[in-house]
Amino acid sequence: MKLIDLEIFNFRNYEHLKFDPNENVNIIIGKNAMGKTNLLEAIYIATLGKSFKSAKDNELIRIASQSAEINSTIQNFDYEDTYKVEINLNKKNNFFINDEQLNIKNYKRDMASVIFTPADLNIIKFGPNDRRKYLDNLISKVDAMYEYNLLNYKKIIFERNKLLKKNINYDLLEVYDFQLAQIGVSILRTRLNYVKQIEKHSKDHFMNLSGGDDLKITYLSTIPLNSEESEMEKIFLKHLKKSLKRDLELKYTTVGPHRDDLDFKIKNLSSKIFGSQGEIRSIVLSLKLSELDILREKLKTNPILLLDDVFSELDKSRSKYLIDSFNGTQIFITSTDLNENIFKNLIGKYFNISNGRIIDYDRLGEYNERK
Ligand SMILES: Nc1ncnc2c1ncn2[C@@H]1O[C@H](COP(=O)(O)OP(=O)(O)OP(=O)(O)O)[C@@H](O)[C@H]1O
Repeated sequence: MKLIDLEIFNFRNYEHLKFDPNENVNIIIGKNAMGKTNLLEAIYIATLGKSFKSAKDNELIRIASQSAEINSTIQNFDYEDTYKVEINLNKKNNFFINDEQLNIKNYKRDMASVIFTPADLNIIKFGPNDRRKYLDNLISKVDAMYEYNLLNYKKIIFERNKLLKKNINYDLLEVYDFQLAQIGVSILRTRLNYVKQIEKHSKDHFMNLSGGDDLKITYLSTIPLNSEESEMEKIFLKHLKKSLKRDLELKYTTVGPHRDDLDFKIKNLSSKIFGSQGEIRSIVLSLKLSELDILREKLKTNPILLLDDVFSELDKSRSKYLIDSFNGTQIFITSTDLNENIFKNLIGKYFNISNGRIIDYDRLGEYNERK
């Protein structure tokens, strides 16, 4: 998949921006707060219809504007199509492919992009919510049924929690529990399957990035696991019943996939507690590279890779491994300075961003001469 061109209006700090990227490597340089991350965010929205930040839509619209527009031409599976996302203040957003209006589900179908930002380090360091979000986000990119089940599961949890807070109605509770067990088991089984795939791919990447260490990923379920689907549903129901007293006290549902977690271990030590900064960075990079592998495998297209300020903290050998793994992927790399040691072998385009304006250079030499 390749972004051929991008034009944005009233998005974040950009009033109007036209961007013609290289089909392989794009290096975007600019001082702090110039709009580098905002540009990556626009590309991400162009491909997947929503931001990678948990930003509200009205934060995406340039201050004092009523709507933002992200227009792009994207090549995917040998087709070149025009895409448009309209983000509206206090109104629903609109999505178009070749001027035909679609819902977001159909807009983003077959599209694939992966982003790494410094905030992704929270996947390891912060609470289980960040790890569940990472996993749900990855699976939702390739499995529409999972995304649908997850949405329904969350709605039922919301209703069940409401019930726990007010006068409890046991008949209704039984209905919710039955639904939760059914959808919850499907979610659990899909997650376990993906955790295995993520572990398989990221083990290899981590081994290379860390210089030989082994990475283990374990799914920590709040409900005991069983390989039989029907048996698992019974266990799920049993655990919902068993934890009802505690749920009523705490006024929320304490067991189920919405409370589960992931554990990342290096040399049998949990990285959340013992991981060094460098190890945590390598784990998250391995996870992102494995996401790229999984999307490639499932969607049969090469995703767009967005790397926000990744190289500033990486040593030479890790940078080299990362660069070698790009192979044919269109990438967008942002950086505050032109790190010539790392970028000099990359053939692509160089851009300089300053206060929402962009200048492009075809070669590193030209960048140096004209800057
Ligand atoms: N809705 C908005 N309207 C106007 N300006 C905005 C909006 N949202 C964000 N900005 C501004 O965009 C600017 C650039 O942000 P961005 O995160 O892209 O910077 P950056 O170049 O990635 O910087 P850094 O190197 O510090 O990460 C910020 O100064 C921010 O205040």
